[in-house]
Amino acid sequence: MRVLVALGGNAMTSPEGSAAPADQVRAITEAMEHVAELVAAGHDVVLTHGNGPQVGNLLVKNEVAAAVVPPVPLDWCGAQTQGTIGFTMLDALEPALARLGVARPVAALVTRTLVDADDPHFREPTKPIGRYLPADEARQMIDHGQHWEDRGDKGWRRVVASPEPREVLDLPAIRALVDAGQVVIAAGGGGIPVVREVDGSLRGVEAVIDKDLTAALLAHALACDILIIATDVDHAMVDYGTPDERPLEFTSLAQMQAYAAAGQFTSGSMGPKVDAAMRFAESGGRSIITSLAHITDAVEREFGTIIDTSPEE
Ligand SMILES: Nc1ncnc2c1ncn2[C@@H]1O[C@H](COP(=O)(O)OP(=O)(O)O)[C@@H](O)[C@H]1O
Ligand SMILES: NC(=O)OP(=O)(O)O
Repeated sequence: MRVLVALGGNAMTSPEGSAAPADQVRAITEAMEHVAELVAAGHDVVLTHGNGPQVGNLLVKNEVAAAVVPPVPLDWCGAQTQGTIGFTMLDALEPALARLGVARPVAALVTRTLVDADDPHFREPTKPIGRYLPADEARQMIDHGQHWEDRGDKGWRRVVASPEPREVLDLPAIRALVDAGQVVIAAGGGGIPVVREVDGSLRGVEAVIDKDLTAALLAHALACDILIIATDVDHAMVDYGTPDERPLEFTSLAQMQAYAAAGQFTSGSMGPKVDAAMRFAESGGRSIITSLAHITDAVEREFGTIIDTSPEE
């Protein structure tokens, strides 16, 4: 089967959320063991990944060093995260495949995603990036013109524009590599956001696209059988965080839409994952939300929160 796996931040930072290089390498190395198992089971795998912590940290470095070296825009920071995360994944996935006796080349592609220049999300930042700060420090940043949002127990987090992904522009290259049997890492951080000018040229724009939404678009464009949204919980849950919480297993698209409409899935965490999963299911595929450790079980043994259009719909 052709499977697109979208790796969340939990697959790339320490359990405490540290994005220190050693913590990222450790988390990615473990994640790639699970991805290698899926490839070894005989599936064609396309990987995409988030970049929220990393792109936020790069932005801060730019701002702090602005008096010394010229700062670069947010889309450049996004491109840089595709480079470093892609390179770290390559270094970890190749030996993991070799240990399982799988001879499959791996490629990481710099990927651009088209967005609309007049997307209303440019006016209303919603995408949390970078580190968490206590409320008083976040308020100082707000006084400097930044947008920050209360994210609950962990503190406040900076938010930036997050337009809707419209088209993965490097799709032909991704498709050619997948068709040739390569494991492809693409559209990291949702892809580098670009808009098309009236003369047809492309221009990067300062935003961070939601990687789960791009994953749904890419999975459809590549005619994937399954989209797996890999995170740190085995299932999406209803009544999450209450004594009545319960895991969702096989769930019809209509039922999932009803749960989402009832506000069961928190924005900024499970909300966009369910949204992306429903979009891919709407386009005719099967979506599975589960933990990284269970991605092979998800495909081979139908584990996780599985959403597709059931025959009666
Ligand atoms: N309804 C829900 N069911 C399961 N987990 C939920 C739900 N609502 C919020 N969560 C939280 O969402 C988290 C996963 O989202 P997030 O941390 O953004 O993932 P990632 O970094 O892997 O993309 C889980 O660890 C859980 O705490
Ligand atoms: N770009 C993006 O969605 O990153 P995270 O998954 O890390 O938030």
